[in-house]
Amino acid sequence: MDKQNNKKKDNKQKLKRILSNNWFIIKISFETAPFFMLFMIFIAIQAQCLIFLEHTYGIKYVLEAVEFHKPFPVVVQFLLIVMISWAISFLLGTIYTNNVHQKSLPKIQKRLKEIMYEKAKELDLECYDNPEYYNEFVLSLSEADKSITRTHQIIDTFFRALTSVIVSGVFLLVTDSLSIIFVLASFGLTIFFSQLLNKLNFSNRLEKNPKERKRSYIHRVFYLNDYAKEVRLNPSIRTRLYSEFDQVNKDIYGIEKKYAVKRTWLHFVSHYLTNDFVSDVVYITYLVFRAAVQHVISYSSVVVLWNSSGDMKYNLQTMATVLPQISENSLYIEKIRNFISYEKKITSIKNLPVPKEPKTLELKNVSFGYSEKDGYILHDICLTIEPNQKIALVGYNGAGKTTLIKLIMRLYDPSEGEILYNGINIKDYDINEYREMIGTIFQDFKIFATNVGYNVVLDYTDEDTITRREKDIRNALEFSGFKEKLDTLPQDLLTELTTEFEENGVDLSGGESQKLAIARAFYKDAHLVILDEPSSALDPIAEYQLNEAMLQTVDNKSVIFISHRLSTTRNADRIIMLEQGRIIEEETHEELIRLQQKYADMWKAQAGKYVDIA
Ligand SMILES: Nc1ncnc2c1ncn2[C@@H]1O[C@H](COP(=O)(O)OP(=O)(O)OP(=O)(O)O)[C@@H](O)[C@H]1O
Repeated sequence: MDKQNNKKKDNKQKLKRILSNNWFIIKISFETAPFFMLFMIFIAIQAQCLIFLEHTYGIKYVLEAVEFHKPFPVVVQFLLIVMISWAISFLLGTIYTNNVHQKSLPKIQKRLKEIMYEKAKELDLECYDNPEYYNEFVLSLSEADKSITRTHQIIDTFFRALTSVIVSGVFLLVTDSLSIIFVLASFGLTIFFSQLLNKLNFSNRLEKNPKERKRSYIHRVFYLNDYAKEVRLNPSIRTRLYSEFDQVNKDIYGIEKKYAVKRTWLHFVSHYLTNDFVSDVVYITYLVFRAAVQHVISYSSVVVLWNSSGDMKYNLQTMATVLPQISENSLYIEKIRNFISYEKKITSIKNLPVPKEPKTLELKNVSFGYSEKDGYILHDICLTIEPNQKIALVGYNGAGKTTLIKLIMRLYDPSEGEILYNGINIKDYDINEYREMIGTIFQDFKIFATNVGYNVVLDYTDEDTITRREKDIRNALEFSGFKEKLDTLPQDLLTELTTEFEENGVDLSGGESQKLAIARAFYKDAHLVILDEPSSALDPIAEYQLNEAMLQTVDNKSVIFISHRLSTTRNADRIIMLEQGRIIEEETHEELIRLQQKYADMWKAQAGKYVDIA
């Protein structure tokens, strides 16, 4: 009993959520474009009223005029009214489709996207790292426009069907009230038997599923390139597959046979007996009886009642399909709402201002894990970076280098320990100001579809920035080694990059893009520059030049750089070697080589490639 009550409660909550999700889009639409929404509903209602006027009432009027010899001018007058009404309706429909709809829909789409972009801007990085959340985020963004269109279609369909059911229902009630029982009975029985049929089809699909998966596997083995060699070289595989193919087809045939009779009967009952048979045979017999035997309705009424009952039944069925549409739409809107309701976890506690000069950054016993289930990635890290120091982070793949950088940037907070800047926990600083004082280039930086200058400045708010800061931009590009490429570009700093919007845009190579991205860090007035594998796409000469530029020209900034190429890191003030999330060595290059431990081994393994250049 309790279980049943809980199920009912669950269903009620589900229905509430389904309706509230759809209402969410309806509300945004009404708030953004109220006239459009009202117009849409008005168009739906008036169109159905006119269809009734022409197809049902109009036919009845004309047939009765002939049957009962009404004066011809009166009939013409009626037809004129119908024609004028249609002309007005058509004009309104055209205005709606070509004007109001075209202008208002983008406004509603823009409003929803604004809400979503606003949220996306503040999402914790954790959300991007979590594939499940990220997939949902991408899906909800890509579904935003479609959800709006779907909701509007549902409103349109619902109001059209509802109007038609009401006008046809009233007409049936007024003309021959018993008729409505035929319609409702036929509709109810059709729905009932269709549901039984759907259930049967569903169990059939479930039963067939494993067999069909097997059949599709055998199919793939015979046509996919991946299996071609094995299949040719091992005839026994072929024989085995043939026999399995034979068996699986027999199984599928057996399942289909089991369901065939029941399915045929249910299909016959739901599609013919409760539907066409009731309206075409039983109902028409009833109508003829009322007209010919009882003489209570005219022959014209027989025609229009039959017509009208068909309309009503069709529209009742349409209304029944709206509910599944609403619940499907709700699934997508749910994702949008989940995304919008995300509460960010990384916030400022005291909003303190960040010091104007570079200060000491200190990691005190920092441990961190992305999730409880995976455990810690970093263990008890203690590290001090003095102002203007150049630190290199090295270690094999997966050692935790990038993770450490993410903690320093406060993209995540440590699970244990603390990070201090100028002796104050970084959680106490204004988060935007804190991140602003760090210039970071990650491995997966992006080049934006705009000109070279803006790609360095990364600030589109001021049109004159490029002219005003030209010298700084050029210096940054020179330090990062981009100058040579810049000299070849047709419009210098104003050259548009990528061909996304500009046919004549320039696509840079991987290394050139990297140099351009690195220039951002040189340009930014940051206290701390973090370069996560800044030279991975550079050739050895460019890498060497970048290394020199970094160590010699940025003497008023602290620098942390991660690199797998030890030639880039050898001149750092201190090299920190990470292994499985722990600092295992920490010294200058010379000292680490002298110690002959893991760093020295790594250096030896790579040295051959770099000795000549360095
Ligand atoms: N978002 C994440 N969620 C869960 N685990 C993660 C996430 N990012 C990284 N990891 C795991 O943390 C460990 C350290 O990754 P990290 O990227 O910090 O290493 P790395 O030293 O920078 O590696 P590489 O040299 O390959 O770039 C790896 O085992 C990785 O699988």
